[in-house]
Amino acid sequence: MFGTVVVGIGIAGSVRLRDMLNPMPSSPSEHLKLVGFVSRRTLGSINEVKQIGLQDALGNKEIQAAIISTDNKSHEENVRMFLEAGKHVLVEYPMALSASTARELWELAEQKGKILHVEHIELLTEEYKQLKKEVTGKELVKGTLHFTGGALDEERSGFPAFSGIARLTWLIDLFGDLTVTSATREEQKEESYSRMTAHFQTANKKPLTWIEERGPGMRRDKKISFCFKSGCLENLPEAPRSAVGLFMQDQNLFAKKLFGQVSREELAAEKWRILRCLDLAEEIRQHCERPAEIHS
Ligand SMILES: NC(=O)C1=CN([C@@H]2O[C@H](COP(=O)(O)OP(=O)(O)OC[C@H]3O[C@@H](n4cnc5c(N)ncnc54)[C@H](OP(=O)(O)O)[C@@H]3O)[C@@H](O)[C@H]2O)C=CC1
Ligand SMILES: C=CC1=C(C)/C(=C/c2[nH]c(/C=C3N=C(/C=C4\NC(=O)C(C)=C4C=C)C(C)=C\3CCC(=O)O)c(CCC(=O)O)c2C)NC1=O
Repeated sequence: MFGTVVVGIGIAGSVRLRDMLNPMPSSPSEHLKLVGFVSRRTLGSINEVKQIGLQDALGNKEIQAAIISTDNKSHEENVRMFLEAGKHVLVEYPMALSASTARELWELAEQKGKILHVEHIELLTEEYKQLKKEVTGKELVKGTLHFTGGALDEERSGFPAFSGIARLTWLIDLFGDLTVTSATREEQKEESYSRMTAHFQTANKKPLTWIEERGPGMRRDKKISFCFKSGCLENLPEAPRSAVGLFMQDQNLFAKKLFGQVSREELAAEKWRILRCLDLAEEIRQHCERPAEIHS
């Protein structure tokens, strides 16, 4: 049994609590035991699960693993504290708000001999699995992924290339390693509107564009236009939702890692993908923060 604590009770943290209380029968998650939750607010008990102080959770020998579901800005501090305390960690994406911090935390986990697992539910949706099947084996000519969503507080969520890491993860997982060719960002602070555009090249020098656009009342949506030698894909495939929730699937993966049931190769490939995406996010930020080039 791995005693587990959930840290940060927002949308994701609440789902984590629910899933921890109802593990999938005969899955490795059955061997996780919810000991309590940590919140910066005073919430008391939720469904008979008790709130624990942060220091008590860090010092509690009964707790071997922490699920960090706080706002992005607080990931770094929480991941570090729980790893330092000798606990395994599951953190919601993005694992950190800079590439150097992510590397540092990964090294800390290795030094401590603990699992550091980063949730990436965007890879677990049925529509994504279908999309991957449709893209596999096709030769890309050019492509665009355009995400829209409600306004975000950048102070808590970080730069859009980080808060939107799920989109970048899709592109890397679908098309392999990318290089950033340019990136710009338009912001209307008073209107809480932000639009970031990043241009990439694939290993075969094919262009890919990622647009991350957010503003008040904008619908959460993703539009794709992927053109291949064999034709264009203009819509995300439709797929029925899986019977197993996305966070539950992720929790099963974490539990498998705790039991040493995930191969070294898989672990290494995941680590590469996660750190590579954060490196690219960092590069995108640098491009966006560069003063506009003046063309004569
Ligand atoms: N929502 C989703 O579908 C997904 C979320 N994620 C990731 O999960 C993490 C958390 O996201 P999400 O749960 O959506 O964010 P929320 O904004 O719902 O929650 C973030 C944190 O804010 C605090 N909080 C929540 N509600 C309130 C409130 N009413 N008043 C004051 N503070 C509050 C909680 O911390 P505390 O309890 O300490 O106060 C909570 O952990 C992020 O890193 C995100 O990227 C990843 C994939 C999917
Ligand atoms: C309804 C309001 C709603 C909110 C506030 C919301 C928040 C939210 N959804 C996210 C991702 C995600 N959220 C979902 C799915 C869901 N997440 C949900 O809260 C629900 C109800 C679903 C529905 C199935 C998925 C699959 C991702 C991964 C990224 C993606 O593919 O969009 C993230 C992580 C950052 C990001 O990738 O943008 C946040 C903060 N999602 C929402 O749908």
